[in-house]
Amino acid sequence: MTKITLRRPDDWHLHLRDGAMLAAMAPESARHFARAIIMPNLVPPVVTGAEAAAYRDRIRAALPEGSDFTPLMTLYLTEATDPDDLARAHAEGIVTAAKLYPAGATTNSASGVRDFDKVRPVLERMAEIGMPLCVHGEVVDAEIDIFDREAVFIDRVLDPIRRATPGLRVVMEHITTRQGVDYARSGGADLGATITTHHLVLNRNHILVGGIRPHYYCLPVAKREEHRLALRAAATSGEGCFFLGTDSAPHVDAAKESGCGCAGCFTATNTLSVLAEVFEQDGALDRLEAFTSLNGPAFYGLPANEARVVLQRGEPVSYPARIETGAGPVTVFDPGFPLHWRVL
Ligand SMILES: NC(=O)N[C@@H](CC(=O)O)C(=O)O
Ligand SMILES: [Zn+2]
Ligand SMILES: [Zn+2]
Repeated sequence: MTKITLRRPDDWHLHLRDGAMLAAMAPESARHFARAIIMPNLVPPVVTGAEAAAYRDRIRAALPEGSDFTPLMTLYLTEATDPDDLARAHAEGIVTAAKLYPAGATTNSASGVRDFDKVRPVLERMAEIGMPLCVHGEVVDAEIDIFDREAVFIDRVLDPIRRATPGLRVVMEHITTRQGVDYARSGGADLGATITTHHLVLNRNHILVGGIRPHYYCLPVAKREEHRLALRAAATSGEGCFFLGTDSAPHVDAAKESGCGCAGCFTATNTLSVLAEVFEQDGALDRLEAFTSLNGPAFYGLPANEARVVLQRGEPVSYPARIETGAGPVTVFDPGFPLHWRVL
């Protein structure tokens, strides 16, 4: 096969940031994606409907002339989130989902939730109105090993929340483990899971063997090879509960290449070429469209995009090593193998 046509993809987990970084990042995602779920972990976070509407307008203003890219906004849940404000923003079409960060779990999550009982009324309201909850699924307890934090979160936090809140629609964001795959599969129509591009490529050796690779460090951190293989099998299976959320998370190189480098891989620029290569390696090109363009809209109750993109196989594709932004350069994800699929 040398050409594939897909419905235009969507990105169900994206960080566009703000200011000079947003100005550089909006075109990177708008080039290939029709819609994206926009993460609210700005500093300070996007916590009210009014803030989400203002952020949406800043994103629209940063899009290239003529772009029809649609940002689907999210609210950052805190222990002080007002269920009425959230429900109003959802009813008015300002926000699509809400995001649950355990406090301290990841980049800019200090205002996240410490006591999950405090957000129970919000979660119950979300179940009532059918508003999806996107979850960063890692516990933050110091005694839990960082490689176990996702599996422990599923048992101790996610499963109890779902049992206590029937009808709550949940997206397990950026799953990284076999346990995440198994739990997502077992959850029925109310449960979905996003998988990133980089977690289909990286295991923990890529971060640590032969020198520390700060551009491969993200949260949840990449796990053992058996987990990467479980993610590959899930993404390429075509099963409806698994869909693309790139978690493209730009940080300037100075913040990544540091004595305390921050978490996040920036993949927006070459994600589709990487995914096509991955699906081809696994003999699953015929299921790429389900992962990038069909399963996500079906979970969110939105129509699949009518527009199409064409990918063509040929000589290795060149892409910039880094994107220059007004805030500094941002390194583009290097999958470690040549990419043969070009988006026409
Ligand atoms: N994935 C990451 O490593 N980082 C994300 C936050 C997140 O999605 O957890 C970021 O905002 O930089
Ligand atoms: Zn996260
Ligand atoms: Zn993220």
